[in-house]
Amino acid sequence: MNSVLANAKRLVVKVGSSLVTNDGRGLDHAALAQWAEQIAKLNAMGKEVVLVSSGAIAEGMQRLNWKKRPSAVHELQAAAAVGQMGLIQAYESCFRKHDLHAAQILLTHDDLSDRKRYLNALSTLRTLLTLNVIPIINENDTVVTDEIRFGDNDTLGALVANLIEADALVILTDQAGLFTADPRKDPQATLVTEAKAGDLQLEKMAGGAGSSIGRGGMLTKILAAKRAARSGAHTIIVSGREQNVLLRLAEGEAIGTQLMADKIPLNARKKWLADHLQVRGKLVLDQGAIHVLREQGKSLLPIGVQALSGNFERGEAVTCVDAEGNEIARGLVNYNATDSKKILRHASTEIEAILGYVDEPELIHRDNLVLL
Ligand SMILES: Nc1ncnc2c1ncn2[C@@H]1O[C@H](COP(=O)(O)OP(=O)(O)O)[C@@H](O)[C@H]1O
Ligand SMILES: N[C@@H](CCC(=O)OP(=O)(O)O)C(=O)O
Repeated sequence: MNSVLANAKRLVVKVGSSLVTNDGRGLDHAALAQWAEQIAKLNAMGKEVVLVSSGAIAEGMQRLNWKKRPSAVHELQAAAAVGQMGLIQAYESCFRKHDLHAAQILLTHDDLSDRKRYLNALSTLRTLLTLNVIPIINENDTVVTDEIRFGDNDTLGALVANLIEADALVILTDQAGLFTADPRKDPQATLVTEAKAGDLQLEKMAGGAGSSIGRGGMLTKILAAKRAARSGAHTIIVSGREQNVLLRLAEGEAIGTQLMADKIPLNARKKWLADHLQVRGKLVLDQGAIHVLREQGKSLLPIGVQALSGNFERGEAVTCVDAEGNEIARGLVNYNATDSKKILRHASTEIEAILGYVDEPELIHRDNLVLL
């Protein structure tokens, strides 16, 4: 068995609170430095890495000298606000040593379920990766309320893997991987080296968090693997304390637990687009646009759109038809109906002069477009 990381081009690495904060004793700067060094090397190998890091609350508690995790949401939020500063400063200085910029992204569930914000998050992440910046994501703990909390960063890691269509999600934790039972409670438990993501047997093996620092425990990691697999990402659950763990995985060494996505649906999001979207408007494409969409897999530019109807917002789904009304494609549009109308038949370079701003040069990016 080889590690799937060997062939992964885009990956999400998630590190849990207990690892980041040395089991709540304070930020483990040496560990952060090691992960940053490895991520910098992966970056140099041409891999795109997004880091999802927990630890804000645990670090905030440490800084505020709170011994016990509070249960009041406003206190947790205050701790997170204090701790996130330390967390991001620490990462920033680690990546600086490797001449890499880091970027802080704080997300709530709403950001990924609302289509407009989803597109914004995706565009920003895509841009950061193009700029060779390492995005560091955490939940926006200070504004979330109970109902909209991801709750644990395993779920957040999986949602980010879905968002950017990552090839792999690596969950670094304080155990060697998934065991047949919680190793803290059952010394006979053995390591599961490989399984299918979504296998129900795994959910029975997984227990809750082993410490008061982490939130999710193993169950949220197993569920995260199931979720990540929906967009074709494989998941590896492995100890973040293992020497050079990310580099060894990237060299193909099988370490920890590898949970395989069934098959790689080349374009899971496109399938989702095709199946689930309520169409809010219609774009009539010219022959040239239809040709490049079909033959060259290109994005739809405003210049190729002859007319439009409907009242859609940025991020909503529209159908693309030919002059006879035959449906060619569906996709998520980058400009609302009023602005789209103003820029259709125009070159993308003219968008700024016409609208006074530019979101994207495309009307629909090819990643958000499905041909029918
Ligand atoms: N089957 C299992 N295999 C491994 N660990 C398990 C299992 N069931 C429960 N756990 C517990 O899950 C913990 C890891 O989850 P958690 O504390 O939330 O860490 P993190 O902060 O890395 O997300 C382990 O320390 C372990 O005690
Ligand atoms: N957003 C929270 C992380 C939530 C959490 O504890 O997650 P995890 O340790 O990954 O199970 C924080 O930064 O403290």
